Amino acid sequence: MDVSVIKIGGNIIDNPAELEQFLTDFSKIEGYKVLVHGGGKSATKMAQSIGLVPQMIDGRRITDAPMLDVVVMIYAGQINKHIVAQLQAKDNNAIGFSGADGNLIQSTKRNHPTIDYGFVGDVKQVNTKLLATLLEAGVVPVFCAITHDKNGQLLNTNADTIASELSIALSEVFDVTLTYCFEKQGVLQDSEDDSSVITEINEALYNKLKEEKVIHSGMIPKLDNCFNSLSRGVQKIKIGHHKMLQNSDIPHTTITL
Ligand SMILES: Nc1ncnc2c1ncn2[C@@H]1O[C@H](COP(=O)(O)OP(=O)(O)O)[C@@H](O)[C@H]1O
Ligand SMILES: CC(=O)N[C@@H](CCC(=O)OP(=O)(O)O)C(=O)O
Repeated sequence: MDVSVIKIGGNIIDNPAELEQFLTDFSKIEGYKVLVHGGGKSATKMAQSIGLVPQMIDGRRITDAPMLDVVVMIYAGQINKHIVAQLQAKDNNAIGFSGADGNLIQSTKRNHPTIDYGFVGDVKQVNTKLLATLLEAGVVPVFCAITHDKNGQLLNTNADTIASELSIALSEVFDVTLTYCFEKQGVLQDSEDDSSVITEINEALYNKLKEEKVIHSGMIPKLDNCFNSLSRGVQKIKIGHHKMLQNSDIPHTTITL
């Protein structure tokens, strides 16, 4: 059985028209599917509006106690519930989850020798059995970027990594295609030129393009997650604009080992 795991990031979520378009395309995907959403942009805006100073290191948000409250409210509350309601309006039986719900994603607080990331979690374990049962029951699970440590602590976890870890876990049971959707057409030779899509990237090309600074910022952790997922069993990974979900002729990037 095939499963589609789709991740959307903050730039789509922050644009109501784009989000609506994405959800229309997503709702038409047939078969088992899982949606993972970020929302970093909205969390940053909300944090700033109440006087917090957002800080990111290596694509991870430094998350002290007040920031954890903000991300739980924004990711597990505002964004997750709006997406679930919009999918219900499109006749997809969506249920929203954090990793604490049903113990679906357990993580451990990041322990870095020099940087205190605060309440940031690295995924330890996915409750694959419950997730498979939900899919088999016709549920469309919608995950936000919040996990827990099974000792009562919620933890903020990068949404690309959640998509990757869920895909790795599901690939033990299903054939998984993981798709990272964002505002561009794919990994680009020139990040400002949507017609410069690189249609296939393997690890050697990735390292070369990273060195040449063609690939930078948020694309680096995204591709690191992709290679990790492929080497741990995920069958297929694509990066591109959500239009490709309904039209496979739209150029996009396929990741290979
Ligand atoms: N070669 C590249 N092609 C496309 N995007 C790139 C490239 N290099 C860096 N990027 C950046 O990566 C970003 C996507 O990663 P990220 O910020 O994690 O977005 P999201 O969370 O929305 O998926 C793009 O907005 C773009 O600015
Ligand atoms: C620990 C950590 O960095 N968590 C991320 C989770 C949200 C996310 O990944 O959102 P995008 O996909 O929109 O970037 C954050 O708070 O920004």
